Amino acid sequence: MKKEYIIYKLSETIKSSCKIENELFTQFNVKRGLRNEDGSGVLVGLTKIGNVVGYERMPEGGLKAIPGKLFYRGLDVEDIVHGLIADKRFGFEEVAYLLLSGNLPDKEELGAFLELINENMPLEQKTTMNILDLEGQNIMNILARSVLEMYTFDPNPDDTSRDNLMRQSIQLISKFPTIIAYAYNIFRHSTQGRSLHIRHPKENLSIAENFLFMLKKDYTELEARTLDLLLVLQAEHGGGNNSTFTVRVTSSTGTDTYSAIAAGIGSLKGPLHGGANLQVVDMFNHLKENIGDWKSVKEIDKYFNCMLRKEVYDKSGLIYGIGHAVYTISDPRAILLKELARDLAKEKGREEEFAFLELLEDRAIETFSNFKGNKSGKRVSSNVDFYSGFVYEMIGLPQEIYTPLFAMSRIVGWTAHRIEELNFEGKRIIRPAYKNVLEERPYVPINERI
Ligand SMILES: CC(=O)SCCNC(=O)CCNC(=O)[C@H](O)C(C)(C)COP(=O)(O)OP(=O)(O)OC[C@H]1O[C@@H](n2cnc3c(N)ncnc32)[C@H](O)[C@@H]1OP(=O)(O)O
Ligand SMILES: O=C([O-])CC(=O)C(=O)O
Repeated sequence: MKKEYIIYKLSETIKSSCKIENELFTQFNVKRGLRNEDGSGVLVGLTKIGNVVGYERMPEGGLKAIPGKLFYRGLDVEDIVHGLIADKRFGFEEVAYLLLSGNLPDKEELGAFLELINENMPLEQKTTMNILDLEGQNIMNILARSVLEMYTFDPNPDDTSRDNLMRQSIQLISKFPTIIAYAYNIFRHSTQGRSLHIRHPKENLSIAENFLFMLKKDYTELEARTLDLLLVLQAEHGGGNNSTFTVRVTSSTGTDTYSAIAAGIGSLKGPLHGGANLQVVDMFNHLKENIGDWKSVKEIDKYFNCMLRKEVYDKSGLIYGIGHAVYTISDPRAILLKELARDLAKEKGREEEFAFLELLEDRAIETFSNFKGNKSGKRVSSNVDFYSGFVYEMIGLPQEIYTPLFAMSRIVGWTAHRIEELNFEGKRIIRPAYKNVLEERPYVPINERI
């Protein structure tokens, strides 16, 4: 048998060997996607880090959808963002301090923390050379590989004591911007023939400023402040989001920090999770080309219906940037990002595109609800990824780094959750169960197989 054919043959067998009938989930009371019948997530842990609120439990049973709220260590993210805007301050480092420690820093603590971050931003020479070697590959994959490589430079990589976990967390938060900026510049050099710049991070700059400096040298105050707010908004989302849960699951085995974080990066890359920010921009560009009248509700609705019927665009049946496992009425981050996008669009003369995106948001929600009818009772709103790509684009950032930027922010939540996972008294390896639904059968010797 030809080697190429065996792949085809094996792939064909999957059609039946991987088929699991939907009814079996109900029959065995299995929570598909770790979700209860009402769509809420199955409770699998306790945390004191982030709180994602999308509904209330009614005393008589059932859920009541409410406008979404997000809390970092008990503080409302909207208050944090508005406080930072009012003070005209960079806030991502402060949020990292809050999420890692549980408390906001005072001025002295923040100063020392900023110094520590700055000191840890440069990469090992070998890591830079290895990123150079990986020219042009997906930046999320380069990030994961560079993180795994950090293990080899760490004098104490497997030590899971609190001090060591904190040291590793701060190093990861500090080095992500450098890895991403270098990886992009090398990508740009090898795919677009642009000059290659490897800029050393500067002292006394915030993470957002230093990232923009390493990426493109010149940037405006507005660009740096906008990036900082995006980093603040994506830093944490409870223990149940797929990438954080992945980090918690891997951490529960006692594995090293770099292995757990690399797993989280792999999860975030997916188009249903952090990778959706890239998908939204791709979908937006597609809609700009395929919808003639950007103000026509009728034309937009018709196109979205075709998308939901898997007839056009990527034929997945999905409208990206819409829907969320917890939020139903609104994602508070999407509301804040929409305001940011509106202001930036005004400043950059891109109001027509913003108006189109806003109308798409409205029509996607409405079309989805009409398409599903009352069958599932599922309500959707836009999520954090709906406006983030448009904002990144307006501040001159390239598409290849949209999902890596999400990781550059979420590394804070991942490390905070890893520390929590390894430091509570009743901790256990996370090990749920799968019900096997295949009957047992006798072993057949190779000569008797037909
Ligand atoms: C940072 C983040 O991760 S935010 C999320 C980013 N992801 C996206 O924007 C991708 C598009 N959205 C989605 O795929 C989903 O809404 C998710 C994965 C985010 C959340 O999904 P859930 O809340 O679990 O929705 P659930 O899986 O219960 O789906 C309910 C039904 O609505 C459908 N649905 C949910 N969202 C969408 C969507 N955006 N477009 C089309 N259909 C959708 C599902 O396909 C499912 O249909 P089915 O019952 O016929 O199988
Ligand atoms: O909570 C989720 O499932 C996804 C999400 O919005 C995030 O991780 O920011």
